[in-house]
Amino acid sequence: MLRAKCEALTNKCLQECQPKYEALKRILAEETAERKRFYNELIEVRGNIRVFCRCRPLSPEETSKSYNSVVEFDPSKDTELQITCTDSSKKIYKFDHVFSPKDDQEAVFTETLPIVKSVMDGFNACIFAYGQTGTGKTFTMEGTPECRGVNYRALEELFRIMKERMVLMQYEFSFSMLEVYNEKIRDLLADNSDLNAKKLDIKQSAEGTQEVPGLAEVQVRSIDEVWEMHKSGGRNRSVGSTNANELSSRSHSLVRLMVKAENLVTGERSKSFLWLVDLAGSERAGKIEAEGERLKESQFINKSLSALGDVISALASKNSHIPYRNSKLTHLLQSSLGGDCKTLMFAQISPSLADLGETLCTLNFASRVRGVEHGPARKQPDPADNFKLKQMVEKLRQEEKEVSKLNESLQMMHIKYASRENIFKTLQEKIRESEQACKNYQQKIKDLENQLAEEKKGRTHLTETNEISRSFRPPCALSKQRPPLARITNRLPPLAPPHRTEKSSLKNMENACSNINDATRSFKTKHLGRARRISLSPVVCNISKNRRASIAATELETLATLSEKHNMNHASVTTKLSQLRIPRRRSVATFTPFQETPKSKEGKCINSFKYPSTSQLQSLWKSRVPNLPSPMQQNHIQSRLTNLPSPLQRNQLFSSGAVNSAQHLNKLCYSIQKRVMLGSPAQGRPSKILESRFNEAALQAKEIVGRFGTAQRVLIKNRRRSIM
Ligand SMILES: Nc1ncnc2c1ncn2[C@@H]1O[C@H](COP(=O)(O)OP(=O)(O)OP(=O)(O)O)[C@@H](O)[C@H]1O
Repeated sequence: MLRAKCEALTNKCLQECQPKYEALKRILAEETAERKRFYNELIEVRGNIRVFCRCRPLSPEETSKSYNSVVEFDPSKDTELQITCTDSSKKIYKFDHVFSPKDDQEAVFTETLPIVKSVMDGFNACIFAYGQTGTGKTFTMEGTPECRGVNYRALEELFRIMKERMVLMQYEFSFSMLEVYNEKIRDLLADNSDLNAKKLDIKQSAEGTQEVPGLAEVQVRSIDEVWEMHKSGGRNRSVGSTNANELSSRSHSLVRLMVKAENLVTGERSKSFLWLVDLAGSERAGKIEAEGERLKESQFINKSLSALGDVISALASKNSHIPYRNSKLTHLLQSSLGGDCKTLMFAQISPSLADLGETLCTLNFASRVRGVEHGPARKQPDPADNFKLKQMVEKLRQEEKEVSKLNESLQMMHIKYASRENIFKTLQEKIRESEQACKNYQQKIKDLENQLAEEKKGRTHLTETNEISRSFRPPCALSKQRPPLARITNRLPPLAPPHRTEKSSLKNMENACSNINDATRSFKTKHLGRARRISLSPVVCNISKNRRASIAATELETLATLSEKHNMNHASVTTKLSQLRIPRRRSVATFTPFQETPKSKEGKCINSFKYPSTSQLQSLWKSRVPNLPSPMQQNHIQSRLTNLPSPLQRNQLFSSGAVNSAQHLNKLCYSIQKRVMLGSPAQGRPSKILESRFNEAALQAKEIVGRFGTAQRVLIKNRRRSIM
């Protein structure tokens, strides 16, 4: 019962705590990530060479000899140590971290972990231990089965991270192990590796890294697998017994782990290396009493360590030339010491007073290394991706070229556009000037028109004083009643609708009208194809029956003019009239009614105009046909015409009625004009007497009309042609 209650309570607690646990886990992950980010930033700020100092404890032998420790540590300051020299002076050394003899392997690795992790993020990393022989370099890097060193822990951590990130990332590890013994590179993983194994050399790869062609690279999938290989390689390492160390490392041991990573989400790939280097111990040959082979080994070891010191000095001094190739060790670590990887150095020291000199040497060297600055570490993309990147770069360059070309063409377009805009503005300016000039001309025309109107008014006043001119109205004056020559048409108008007739007495006239229409059609058929300048008349239209009477009267007016000129009396005129057939009534087609058409008192046209009797016609003739001007009058007219400045003013003169003879002349012209419009009559030619008289009058008119311009002359010519 109690147990059941306990289980229920436990389950309840678990259920309650589970969400909190998950939340805390999430927070922890976030905090860890944040810490990692800050730590990496810190490393980059400090520079990517970090120096840790580790002091081993006094060995049992040293304790037995009562050697005192010359190294002092301040627990509150994990970056400083103090050395008590033989003269009791103290020297303080500062490093990124200082590990006292009390610090165990785990504490050391905890500080090393971020650099190890950075390998999984695509950075190259190099961790190496430097120090006098027997100071614990191998202990720090490899450790013992009970106290694993950095190598094991680092490899273990990498596999752990691989498992942790396997959802997002795919990793591939390749393990290599080599040593530099007496300036020779030996593959510790190679079969039958011995001193007579094939010679390996260092080559620079296309990516600028140092490669050892022929070096065994074994793909590993677990920490056990890789550690077995590590142990196997360690067994092949050259070790020997010295006075300082029973199992002294006589070579520089280098473990390399290649990490290939691929982001499964983004596809981003990287290839990075982790170097774990256990250097051979620096030693003084005299102290270790080396002889023979050990002495030779010591010389090579010291030479390579001296080369390492030179490289560090050059890097610290920022020399242009760094002597990496002075030894195999520095050549192999070239990219780790001065390149773009993260480097961590363990400066191993002994606390014993007996090793004070070497300790000071190591600390001084470590301090120089710490002062080395090189650029920030860079992620190492997979070389396979480099090709793609190069292609992308090439493509980008091509696109940049195209963009620059497009920019150039765009600039050209801008320039063209600007020039055309200037042209457009210039044209607009010209248009504005033209418009202004046009306005000025229009204003001038208006002024001239006003001036002409004033002149016309003055002349009208003169006309009113002239009784003769008042009694005569020219039938076809070249005035405003008639349009300018430009409006004269050589086209006949469309046929007018048939006139409405009401009175039977006009039936003959209707017949004549229909005949006129027929004649008009025939005329159009015959002559419309040819453009002829034949009329000075106003806009032509169908003639009314009243107009026909007017036309007949006009013919008779001509006769009356002749009769008056030749002193014919009314009786003889009547006789002549009886002989005279109204010519071309059939042909009379389309004339605008005369202004002189008889009008009613109200000013309306007398549409119901009856065909006038002879007496009415005679009175009409008298009223409308003036006497021809005397020779003196003609001379006067000619002199006035000659003095007039322009044809327009001449026309104004005629149209104003100021010149009676000109009115008469216009009348005559109009008669001629009618003839021209009607064409050559096939019948109804006047008698020979009338014809000759008419010719005479026409010739007289020609003399005066000739001054009026080409159109009038053409009319005269046509008239002559029609009469002949
Ligand atoms: N921090 C430590 N704690 C306990 N024992 C240590 C520590 N450092 C070194 N030792 C011991 O000191 C001895 C010498 O260590 P180690 O062989 O690692 O020195 P070394 O620097 O590698 O010498 P060599 O250069 O000759 O190889 C070992 O027996 C090791 O167990």
